[in-house]
Amino acid sequence: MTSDVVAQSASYGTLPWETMVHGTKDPNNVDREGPTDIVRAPASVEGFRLLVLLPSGDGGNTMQPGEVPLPEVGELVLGRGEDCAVPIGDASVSRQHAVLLVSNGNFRIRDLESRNGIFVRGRRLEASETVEIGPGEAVDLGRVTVLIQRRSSESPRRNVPTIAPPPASSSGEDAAFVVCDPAMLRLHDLVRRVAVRDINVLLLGETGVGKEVVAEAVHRYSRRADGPLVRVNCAQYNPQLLESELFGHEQGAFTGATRAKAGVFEAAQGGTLFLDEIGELPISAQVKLLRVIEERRIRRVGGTESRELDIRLVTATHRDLKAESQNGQFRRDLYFRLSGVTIPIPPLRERPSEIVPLAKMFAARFAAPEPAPELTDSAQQALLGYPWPGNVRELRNAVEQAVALSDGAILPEHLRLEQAPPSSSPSSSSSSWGGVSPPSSSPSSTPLRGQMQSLERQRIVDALERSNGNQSRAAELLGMPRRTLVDKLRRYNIPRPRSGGD
Ligand SMILES: Nc1ncnc2c1ncn2[C@@H]1O[C@H](COP(=O)(O)OP(=O)(O)OP(=O)(O)O)[C@@H](O)[C@H]1O
Repeated sequence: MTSDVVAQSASYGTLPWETMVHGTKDPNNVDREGPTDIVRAPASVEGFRLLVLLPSGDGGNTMQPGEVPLPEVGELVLGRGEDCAVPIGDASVSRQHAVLLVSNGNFRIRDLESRNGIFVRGRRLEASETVEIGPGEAVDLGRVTVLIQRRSSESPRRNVPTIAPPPASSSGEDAAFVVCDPAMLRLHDLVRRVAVRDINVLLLGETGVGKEVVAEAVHRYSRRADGPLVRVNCAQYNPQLLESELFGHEQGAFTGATRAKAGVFEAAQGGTLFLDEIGELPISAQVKLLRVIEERRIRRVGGTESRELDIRLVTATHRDLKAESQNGQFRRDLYFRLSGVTIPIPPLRERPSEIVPLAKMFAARFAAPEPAPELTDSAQQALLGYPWPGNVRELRNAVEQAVALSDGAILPEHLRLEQAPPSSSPSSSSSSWGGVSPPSSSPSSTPLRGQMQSLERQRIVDALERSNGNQSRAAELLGMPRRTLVDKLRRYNIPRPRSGGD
């Protein structure tokens, strides 16, 4: 059952791994369970190691085989030359590119007048310049990324970014994606395990949290990775067009159907179909979808012939589909079919350790081919103090704008966070509880205070959605007394739920 699987995923937290790198080929250190290799750091060995991530053909990274354990004290030359302590097999790396200076857990890297340079925190080092680097910090040598990682099972896993290759992208975005929050690392481990089975996957999360990124990961790690990944946003069509888009139609099926057309189910044959915003599916389409899933056959609108289907279905929504299936807004039998495994993706504000690594990655992406502007400490503080109602997408947009406005260094004002509407999350605007804006008298003497209030309001709205309007349950989820919740509903002008109440 769905809930069992979710609970099971939570227990993965005890796995003795430090980090994972997708799509890697390390013959010494490979979990061979699925078609995509996952490299696990040995859990019991103390010390640090160096990961070398080579650019792969698909625009992502592949880990160079062979682990490089780091000495307690020493100097290691990194370069293309075979005589280097860390030989790196990539043409963008100079024969002697850099030297890594290791001293009891402190690390510095020096440029050896390399042709393509060393980039640390988005800045290209001067020739022969030396800078300090920390474990988990990505350092670029030409097109290659190197990372220092702790090898102890006792080590903290936070702040250890994982750079993964982009899933075979339908969105056309070509950068690696960042995963370093422990919950997200567990989530990706679950994704990998689930992906090798043909089970339907339901992704839950606010807008912009990365549901599509995860859907693409499911596809990429599955045996269907060579097949198509087809994505449809169910919210973008009117009911008739949606059915035709999903199931296809025969010529003359309705006015305007001048020729037969295959639907996305057929287009996804042999691959994965990602139905985004599944909560928006009209009831009539829900009935048809249920039949398709049960029969594993498809019949076009207006057609008589049925075709066999071989697809994996991934669906996503920002709504509480379980609650909606309980109160009749969404078909319960369809909900159970879709939620073979349910994967909730936490909002960005609940994984703050990813904010700065994501921002740096976006800065590098949007600045390319120029070096990324430095993300100043004050800009990092501003990023960390903002609630990100639009999640990773909003962060990406803010950094893209900041890169355009900045001149070598991103400052808080380049991010323009105070101008972003703090409660603009579509999940709140489409919510039954959050439709009313905070009262204009809502105190907001400083941007930070306003942001905190907006974050609190958003959390209350989310909790009410999750608890289907049950205020006691929502208060429990929020960890506050029910009376306090009722006070806050009044203060933030959130309508008190009538149905599902307690
Ligand atoms: N971990 C990540 N690393 C890098 N980029 C990410 C990550 N997560 C999300 N993104 C980027 O953030 C943006 C939003 O992600 P995505 O479209 O997957 O969100 P979503 O939850 O599907 O949004 P919506 O609900 O609006 O469809 C995309 O540009 C995506 O590439």
